[in-house]
Amino acid sequence: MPLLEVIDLWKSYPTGAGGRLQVLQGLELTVEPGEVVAIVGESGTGKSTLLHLLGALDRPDRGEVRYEGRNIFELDDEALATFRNRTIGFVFQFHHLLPEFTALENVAMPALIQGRTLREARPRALELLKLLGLADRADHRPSMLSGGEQQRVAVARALMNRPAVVLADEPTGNLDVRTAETLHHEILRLSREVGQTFVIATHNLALAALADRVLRLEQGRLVPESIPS
Ligand SMILES: Nc1ncnc2c1ncn2[C@@H]1O[C@H](COP(=O)(O)OP(=O)(O)OP(=O)(O)O)[C@@H](O)[C@H]1O
Repeated sequence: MPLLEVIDLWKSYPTGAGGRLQVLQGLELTVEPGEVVAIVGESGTGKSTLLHLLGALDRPDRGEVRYEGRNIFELDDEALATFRNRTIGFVFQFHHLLPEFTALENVAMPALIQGRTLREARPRALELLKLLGLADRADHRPSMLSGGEQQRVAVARALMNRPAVVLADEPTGNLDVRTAETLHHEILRLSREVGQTFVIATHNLALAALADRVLRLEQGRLVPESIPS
């Protein structure tokens, strides 16, 4: 069974003029466990909209998003919040780290939200910081970290609860080329080492080229794309 299956997904937004902007139009997608799927497409085609729906941060006009066969939009709000915290890891362009907490506490946050103590969460959070080359930054607050380090903390945080899938929206968009490249390879290494599934929306063709599969969002649907390497 695929890990993730999107069936006939439609999403529109109201426009100022009283009409509706049709963004996703019968979109279909299947993602197998351990796959890294990159989604490219021009600005405004709906990549963020799609990731929000895949992460149950928003609801579609119609259609299904199934994780291991279960349509998440059939869950009530409480079950959906639990599902989101357990099953999905999010990485956004601007990492949204909490400034008053250390790197370690930020990484541990998804476990703390689930009711675990920092003491319980600490070993896993440290292991993830180590995996991302940040073991010696555990006690630093975000303001004491570089942009690339902050983004790596955000990746570590996304992995904290061993999510079934990490949804990354332009994860290296705010980084310089070299830092971005390092992070691209780290994401790929993680996917290989721990079999982590990623769905990554990006304009960065170097990142997309590393994915197992590249899809282009065009006129509300996904079409296969080949990126010259
Ligand atoms: N909450 C909203 N209300 C109204 N329109 C919206 C809303 N969110 C997004 N849109 C519109 O929907 C379209 C798709 O937006 P989206 O952010 O998903 O595109 P994107 O492909 O991620 O773009 P980018 O590559 O620039 O980040 C855009 O035209 C945007 O203006």
